[in-house]
Amino acid sequence: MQAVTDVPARFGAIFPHSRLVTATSTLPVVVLPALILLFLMNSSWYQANLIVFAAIGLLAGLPHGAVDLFLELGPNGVPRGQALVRQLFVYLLAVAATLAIILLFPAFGVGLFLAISAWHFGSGESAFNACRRGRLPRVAPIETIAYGIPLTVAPVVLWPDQVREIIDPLGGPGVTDALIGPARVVLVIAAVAVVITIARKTARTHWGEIGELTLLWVAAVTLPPLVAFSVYFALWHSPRHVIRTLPELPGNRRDLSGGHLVRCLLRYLAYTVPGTVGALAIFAVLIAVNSDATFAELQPATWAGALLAALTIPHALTILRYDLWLDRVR
Ligand SMILES: CC1=C(/C=C/C(C)=C/C=C/C(C)=C/C=C/C=C(C)/C=C/C=C(C)/C=C/C2=C(C)CCCC2(C)C)C(C)(C)CCC1
Ligand SMILES: [Fe+2]
Repeated sequence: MQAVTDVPARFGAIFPHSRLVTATSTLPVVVLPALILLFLMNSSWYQANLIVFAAIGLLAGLPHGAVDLFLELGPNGVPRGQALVRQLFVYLLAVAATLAIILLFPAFGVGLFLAISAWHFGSGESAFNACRRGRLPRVAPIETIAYGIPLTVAPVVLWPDQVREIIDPLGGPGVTDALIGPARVVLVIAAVAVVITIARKTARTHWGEIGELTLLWVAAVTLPPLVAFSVYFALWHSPRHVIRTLPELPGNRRDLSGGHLVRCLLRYLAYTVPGTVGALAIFAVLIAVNSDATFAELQPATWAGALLAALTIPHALTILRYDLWLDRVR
């Protein structure tokens, strides 16, 4: 396997500077402040567009996890044959188990989902920051907490009514209220993590990163959670996550070192098809079973949220395993 500690060999045409990195670093930083301004001037427009935000977030974000099984995320290379079937089975099992936990123990299930999401988002930002500086990512818990909490745990404290509308249909009234206490504690810890992170970045003059971190928190405070999350997921987390894992797809490292970025992106896109179709098929089955009212009667939007949460767990654990491995071999 190619030396993983060799950033130029791994990322070739992407990091530290490429048009793709500039686009992914610019788009959300323009769109989020524009939405914040719009919302501060007139807050009524978003209610009518909530479903649009949710759909954009879901459709743009779904494919980024769909390649999980085809990535070379560890010492064993890309799984093939029996190994691929085994991993497919484990992935599906994790999706089913998470869905069951969320339906049977909603407060615990949603709390776990939020904690794992926070880690996944925060560690993704921390890793992307390192790559942008031409360095290999390392696991950085304090930076991870500072970036991960604003769009995951903070809304439970800052926007309880909106969170209630989305979360409580899963397990009945009381689910959100049960999470508010623990979320407050996490928010205090996150505030300390933000102060430490900003102090460290100030010392290293990483002003752009301080600006992005501030923007995430301002978005979390000023924008309704579904709006902030959808924009973040579609324009920020998912493209950055794709860029970071681009070299791990078979054939991509060779093309990247040859400067063929577009070819790599098209290959990535092709690999997303089976997983995305599979996830949409699972969604269709859930809706069909639901109309029988045999096990849980939920609105399609609630099922979509529950499925996204269920997909989050194997997706985030796959990437966590990769990050820990990368941390060990660096
Ligand atoms: C491979 C595979 C597949 C596929 C997969 C996929 C497709 C994945 C995806 C994945 C994904 C796609 C992931 C995701 C993630 C996500 C996340 C991480 C999220 C988070 C969220 C949150 C955090 C939220 C928040 C909120 C809101 C928004 C509102 C209200 C409130 C709250 C706060 C809750 C299948 C199954 C077919 C089969 C097997 C294999
Ligand atoms: Fe991700």
